[in-house]
Amino acid sequence: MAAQKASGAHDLPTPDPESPYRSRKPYRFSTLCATVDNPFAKDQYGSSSVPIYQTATFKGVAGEYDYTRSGNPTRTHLEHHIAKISSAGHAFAVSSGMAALDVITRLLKPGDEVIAGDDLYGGTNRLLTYLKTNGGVTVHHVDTTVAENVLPHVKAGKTAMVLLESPTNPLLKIVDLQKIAADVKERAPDAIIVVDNTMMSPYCQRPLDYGADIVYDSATKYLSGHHDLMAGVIVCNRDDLAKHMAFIINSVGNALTPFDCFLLLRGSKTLAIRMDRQQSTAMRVATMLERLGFKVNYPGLPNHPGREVHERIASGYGAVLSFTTGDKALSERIVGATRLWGISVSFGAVNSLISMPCVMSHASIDAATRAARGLPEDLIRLCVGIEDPEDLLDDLERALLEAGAITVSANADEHQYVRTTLPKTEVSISRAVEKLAFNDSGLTRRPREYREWMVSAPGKVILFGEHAVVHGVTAVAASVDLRCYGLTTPRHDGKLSVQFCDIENFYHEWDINNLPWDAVTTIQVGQEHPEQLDQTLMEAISTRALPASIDAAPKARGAATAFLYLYMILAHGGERPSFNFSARSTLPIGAGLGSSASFSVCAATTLLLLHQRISIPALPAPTREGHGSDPGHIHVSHQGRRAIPPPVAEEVNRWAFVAEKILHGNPSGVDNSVSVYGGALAYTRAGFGKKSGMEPIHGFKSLRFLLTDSKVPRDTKKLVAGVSEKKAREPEVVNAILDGIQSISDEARRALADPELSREALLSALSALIDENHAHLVSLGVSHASLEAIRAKTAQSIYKLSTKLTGAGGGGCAVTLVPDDMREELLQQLISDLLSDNFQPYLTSVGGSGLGILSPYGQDAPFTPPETPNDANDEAYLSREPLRATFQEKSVLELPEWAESRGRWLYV
Ligand SMILES: Nc1ncnc2c1ncn2[C@@H]1O[C@H](COP(=O)(O)OP(=O)(O)OP(=O)(O)O)[C@@H](O)[C@H]1O
Ligand SMILES: C[C@@](O)(CCO)CC(=O)[O-]
Repeated sequence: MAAQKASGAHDLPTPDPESPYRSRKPYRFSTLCATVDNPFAKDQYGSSSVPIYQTATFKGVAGEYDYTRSGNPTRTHLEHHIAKISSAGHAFAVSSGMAALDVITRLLKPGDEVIAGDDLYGGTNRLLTYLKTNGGVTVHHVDTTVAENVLPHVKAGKTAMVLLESPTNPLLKIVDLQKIAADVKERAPDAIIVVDNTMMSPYCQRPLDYGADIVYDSATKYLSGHHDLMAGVIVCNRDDLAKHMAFIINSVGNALTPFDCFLLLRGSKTLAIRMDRQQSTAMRVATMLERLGFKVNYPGLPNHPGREVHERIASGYGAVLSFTTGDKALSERIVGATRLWGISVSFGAVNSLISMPCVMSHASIDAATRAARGLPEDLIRLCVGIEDPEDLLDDLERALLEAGAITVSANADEHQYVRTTLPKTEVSISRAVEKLAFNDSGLTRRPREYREWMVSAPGKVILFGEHAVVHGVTAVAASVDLRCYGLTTPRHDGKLSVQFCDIENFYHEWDINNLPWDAVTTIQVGQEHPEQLDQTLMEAISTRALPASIDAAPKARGAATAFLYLYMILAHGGERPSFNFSARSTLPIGAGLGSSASFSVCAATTLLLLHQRISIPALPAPTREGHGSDPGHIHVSHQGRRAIPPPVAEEVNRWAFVAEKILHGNPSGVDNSVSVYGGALAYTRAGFGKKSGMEPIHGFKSLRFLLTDSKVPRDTKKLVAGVSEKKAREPEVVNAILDGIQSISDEARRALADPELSREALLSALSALIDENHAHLVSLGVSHASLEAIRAKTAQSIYKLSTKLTGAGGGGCAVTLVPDDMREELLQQLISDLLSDNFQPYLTSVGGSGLGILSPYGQDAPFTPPETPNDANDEAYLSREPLRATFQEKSVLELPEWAESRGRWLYV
């Protein structure tokens, strides 16, 4: 590898003056970018675009190139070009930004000391930690945004390298590269000043001009601009360093491949024009967010604390900015609600990106270190692309509105958005959530309320995408009007009990103090449960809390484990409420209609209420006095809809998902989400590199479905695990099926959202998609003879209906789309046909309400009779019939109506 010495690179390719009278100025940056000619390596055919020399070796012994690891003409062209646009003597192209840093840090020896910023890119941090542990290098992390902080660590003969980055990522703090370089050189002239210039690119900042010895860029970002390659570039002027680095690159073998060199060269031609657009839009985005009242970090804003220094060392502000919202969950909602801004790590591409650094690019830094370095958990980073600025602003504004971060100003003459009032911006996240959970009463706990809490949540039918949704495919699902009900009744004897009416009326009680509390690591209010279950607690519940007899009742075992796990991990502040939890369902249990999710939602809701982690809003107080027939205050009831606020629904959904993990192993979260939110959803789980989240689907409610329970028992956990094993064994086969199912879900959503599609065309499209989806599920191995029998029956020529399995399959339920014009007698005939084959059909409507909580306000007496004597023998306590007694007595058919008549239900 020859260090690319671009002699006279600063002037290239400015030609010599034509005459002493008509001298030509040096070309400006965008001209340099667009012209890639290298006068020292003319193409033999005069090709306008540099060819890709896709070869590993070169013939002969006397040529300039022999082996591509050491040198390749496409790379030579690229390196010449990078040197030219960076006004550098030498440039190298390697396989990634981290590879560039690896080459640079290989200049260090054991015993050397490095001074580095404390707000560096997570990957840089990881490499430095590795060097500390394995390379005998001492690293001092200092806040380089205050130049004076660096000096105390500079030791002549010891400090070998100073690693700087400005602006920092993602907080956009400014580091005075010029001053630090000068100060360090004065004390330790041999120290190498290295600058990561990725956030700026050579267009906006040229640290070699300000005393840096080596500058590197992750060229994956602005230099290439299209997120279609990984590359790193290193530039320097010192021949000794260049020689050393050329040696390292050749030895290590991490030089950039010819094809990627070609792509990078191509991308870099448009660097200036892209940056111009990106920066100007970034300024507009930053200004809009600041105007809305968010704390925005962008060096282009007039009040940015480092603006003056930045303007001295740079000629642009870049296109990355960040802002905080005061609430991590709110930030997550905003990120999830954008459409045009892609959720992704990295930056610098032509398309705009949004991310939460603490959970994405900087997740490799542990939470404590992030907190110590002042990296807010609610920080959102925006990387602005070249889309139309109006579209980007609209999309962001819409997402802020949808997430509840802004609202329409009540006072404005015209519509104007203002920031929703939040706890003080700098308030810690747990405090913000705690305030929310305690109904704005600060940190004061409410006195214990001896109320009965009744909740209910629906089951679901998955129309498209079951199983595939576990692996990142979008599922289309809706709530059904069959529900699970949960009821808590207070006890006064220090015991906790559960009664599962549908599982052979299983009942068990525990002495709360005898539960294995030593095995619990409480999740504090405001914190989220980690991705994995706490195996210590699971083990302790299994071996020390569950009765041995439960082994004979696996369904009860699962439900009791989930309930106890949540009860214990949610207990906080020394409070361990004593009560009975009863569950009853109108859903078939374990048949694929989401019985476990609706049970999980009921259990999570009651436990969050009893542990005082959520509360339901109090009845609105009148805003003015009533007179005569004027109530004074208008209350729009919406039949209870939207009475449970979104943060409460989100918190329930998170914990219901934890219970689902206990019952299901690896759930996607679709079942519990439908159960909480109701309606119909397109659901995509997070973690598969594409946009995750849920979108409501309209046009679903009017469809009619027949659900048929095959009555063949099966185990969702095993079926889900079986598909994962198949995927590991035959990835190509399964991935092709997953792609097929994704197209089906996409197609169904498009059809449902198309107002111009005739009803007939919609139903026939959905029928065809049902058959197609079922065929994929058969290939995944999750169908069953009983399901095929139901399909065959419904497909008979007199019915001609399309049916697929729904849920996990292996037995359980099938779903049949019932056309609008199907005659009632024919439908009844089908139902009795199915019944005579010993199947259980349910004709149900879909898309109804999600989680419901029976409002405790208006419960005439708050006290209900406990199982065990209460010291308070008050009248109210004795006179009232507990809900629990009737709850257990009602038949499944009577239960919904009876529950509904108990009082005002509040729904999500
Ligand atoms: N009403 C209930 N009372 C107690 N536990 C229940 C109740 N409903 C469901 N469960 C728990 O959920 C388990 C059933 O979960 P499973 O995933 O097998 O079925 P499902 O949720 O109906 O199907 P799918 O997940 O495919 O929709 C039961 O074994 C039990 O542990
Ligand atoms: C089989 C599955 O896709 C649906 C179960 O109702 C599992 C899941 O998504 O959790």
